[in-house]
Amino acid sequence: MSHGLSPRPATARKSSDLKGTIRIPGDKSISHRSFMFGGLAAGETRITGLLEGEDVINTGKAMQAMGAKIRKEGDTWIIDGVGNGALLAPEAPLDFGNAGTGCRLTMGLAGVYDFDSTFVGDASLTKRPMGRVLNPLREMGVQVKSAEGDRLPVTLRGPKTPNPITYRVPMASAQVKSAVLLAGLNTPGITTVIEPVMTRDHTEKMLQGFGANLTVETDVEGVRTIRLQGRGQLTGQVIDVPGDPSSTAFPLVSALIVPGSDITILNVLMNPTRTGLILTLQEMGADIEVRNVRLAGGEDVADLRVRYSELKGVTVPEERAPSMIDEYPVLAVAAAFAEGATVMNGLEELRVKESDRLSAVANGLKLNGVDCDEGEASLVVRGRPGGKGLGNPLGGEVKTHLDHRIAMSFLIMGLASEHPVTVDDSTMIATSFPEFMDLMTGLGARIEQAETKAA
Ligand SMILES: O=C(O)C1=C[C@@H](OP(=O)(O)O)[C@@H](O)[C@H](O)C1
Ligand SMILES: C=C(OP(=O)(O)O)C(=O)O
Repeated sequence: MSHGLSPRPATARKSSDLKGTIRIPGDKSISHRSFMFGGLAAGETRITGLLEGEDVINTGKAMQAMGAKIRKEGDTWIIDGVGNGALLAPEAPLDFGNAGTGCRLTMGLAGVYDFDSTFVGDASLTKRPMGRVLNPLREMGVQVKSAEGDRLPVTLRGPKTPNPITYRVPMASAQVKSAVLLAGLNTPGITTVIEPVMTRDHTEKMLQGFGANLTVETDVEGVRTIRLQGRGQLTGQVIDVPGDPSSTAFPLVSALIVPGSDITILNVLMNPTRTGLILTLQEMGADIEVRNVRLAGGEDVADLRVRYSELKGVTVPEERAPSMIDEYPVLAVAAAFAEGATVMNGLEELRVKESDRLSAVANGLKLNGVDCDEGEASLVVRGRPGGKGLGNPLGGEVKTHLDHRIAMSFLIMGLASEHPVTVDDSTMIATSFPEFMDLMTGLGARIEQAETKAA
């Protein structure tokens, strides 16, 4: 299992109105990048609001293994970075656990150095495709040793002088875009990434903040051309990480589906490359009030007041997928309580996340009485307002396949279903949202973790 723990099932039961105000922990994407860029930049980086999930902590350990000094004083993480181009060869394999982001971005960052770096992870990460990052690195002159199908474990060795490339990202992936840009940091000349469909832009914004010479041009069709001048200087920064919109999705959907609920979620990142779920839920009739919009550390941040709502099925525009890619599992849960059908297309990337999320969601919904159709890259969910007949009276367990978002989504489902919903494991929730159980039960959610199953 992940993190060497035995599985720990959990059950969610029909709950009465959820009430209260919560503050969501830091954004995972920004937290990974804060450790990476802080570890790389010359001088001191100070980070508050960092997500202390297992995924991010593994990124911090990898940066330490390559020379960064990282410590925590009170609530502030303080990093003494090595300086761009000055990472040290790691002495042991870098273990990224469950984290695609940590692993793929660090492959770009370290892979172009003229030393060996080896990348390993848990059973979920070991199944995920790495070719999408290894192929552009090969073009830059990196030697790659990988398991069959370009899976982990992977060992990389960069050339004496990496080759700057122009790379058109073939799928909508911020991880691939970022890996190429991070490789460009230690490559002479200009590395260019062409992004036909915009994905989360944290790498671009944060690298500019650290002093990189990076420009973005967007043409009339929305195609973005990102140019990075390699081997420039990066300087330590002060970062306050805003709350994670992907974690926000769980209490948000729970308040929408549990009758009588009224909750407030503070300090949520509202970067438009991340807000597709909020927009979609509003189109479904969700009562989400966006309050106190402000700018913090160059990002839009707001508080959300969310009240129980009678939802209606919609067709989600396919081009919105990148701005809500991690939120489809919990959107499917919201759809299970909506009147009519919700149609989701353009979901091919869901098949290569921590699990095959498309089939994990469809199987979990069916196990709990939801009428749905899984297509090659689509999902149609026909909802049952009020949740009558939903859940599994026999205690059948949703298979989570080491996927935190599957576990959390189905626990949210159980809060408004007639019968309980049980997931076969909840330990991996700690990879992205260690506070999930406490925050949810604090709002009044009836979720219980069972004893750990014998290994
Ligand atoms: O760059 C990032 O921080 C992320 C990019 C997305 O992955 P892909 O690039 O594979 O779409 C997302 O699913 C992941 O949770 C975080
Ligand atoms: C896909 C995710 O993360 P990663 O790719 O970093 O494992 C996620 O958190 O939903």
